[in-house]
Amino acid sequence: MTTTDHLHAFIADLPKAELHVHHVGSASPRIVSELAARHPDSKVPTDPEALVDYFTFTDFAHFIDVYLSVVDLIRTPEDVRLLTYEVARELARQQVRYAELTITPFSSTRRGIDERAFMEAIEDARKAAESEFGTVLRWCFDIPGEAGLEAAEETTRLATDDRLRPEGLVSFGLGGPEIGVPRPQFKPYFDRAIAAGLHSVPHAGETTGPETVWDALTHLRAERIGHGTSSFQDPALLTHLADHRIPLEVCPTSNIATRAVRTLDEHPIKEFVKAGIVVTINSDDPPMFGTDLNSEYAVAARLLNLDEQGLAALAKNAVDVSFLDEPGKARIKDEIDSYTATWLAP
Ligand SMILES: Nc1ncnc2c1ncn2[C@@H]1O[C@H](CCC(=O)c2cccc(C(=O)O)c2)[C@@H](O)[C@H]1O
Ligand SMILES: [Zn+2]
Repeated sequence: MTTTDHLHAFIADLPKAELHVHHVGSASPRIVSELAARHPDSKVPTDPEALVDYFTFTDFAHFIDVYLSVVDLIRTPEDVRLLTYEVARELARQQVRYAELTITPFSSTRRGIDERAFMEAIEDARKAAESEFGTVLRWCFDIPGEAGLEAAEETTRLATDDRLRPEGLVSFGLGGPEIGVPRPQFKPYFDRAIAAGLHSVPHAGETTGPETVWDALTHLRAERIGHGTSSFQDPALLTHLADHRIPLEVCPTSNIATRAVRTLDEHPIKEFVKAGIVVTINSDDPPMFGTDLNSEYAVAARLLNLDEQGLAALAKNAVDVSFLDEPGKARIKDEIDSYTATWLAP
């Protein structure tokens, strides 16, 4: 085995946590093609091979256009339940013990899925996944920012109404395009979500500059930043993120696929680590970007020149800055330590 193969084998069985992965963006090619076959009015290809081309993006706007065509395929609570359960199965296959899955409930309720049935579907899948696969799922409900304040209001209502809010909900996010969608307008919605006990985890600095990351920190009281890629352009921001221990949810391959960054070698992850920022590794929309969490760890190992101990530290970062309870964090970190010790034992 080459050293690289050896590291990949280590990654494959390393217990991990995933903090930035989208629900619909995790639909496997098999599920997407099955749903597309059921809905011939859709432009999504039914042939899994054709999906590879379909999931090749010219820019971020094109990615969102394609993403929404897949959202359009999810029409019933049973589709939602199956999708969620299958996403959990795939996470479990990669030894993901804990995941915070970003869900956009507005996109489903506005397409006519009953809100109560939607919540029941995700919760039913969450409980089944935990008992059958041992993978713990939690939810981040995100506002699709480009859909405007109506979407913000609806998402906030669904996340804060005690009669609707699902047990697994831990955080509140903001996704979609950043250009032309200023973050400060969402402050009142984040204030309400935070008052209801949710953590603030908006996307920022994925497709716009560091000022968007500042806005997310100042106006949305972000506790972690989704991507934060452009932060490297502002040394004061790098210092602030490091000093305040605001982690970045880095998704390297996503940034290449949406053309936010030109090549992996130009990805600023090295600058983030050098600045002392807590970095976590994530997959974002894995099948759409032709990746999975294990591949993202392999990318990180190459870009950051990590050995097994370095990879284990990266996996523990994600557990540490997750919204899992302390006993749950300790359990996964112990598992990472004993796995690594066994692997490295002579
Ligand atoms: N890399 C990413 N970076 C950012 N976001 C990402 C990424 N990957 C996936 N998303 C998801 O895309 C959604 C966008 C949905 C959206 O813009 C929209 C606009 C107008 C109408 C509707 C609708 O549903 O009717 C939806 C976000 O909410 C987010 O969860
Ligand atoms: Zn994302």
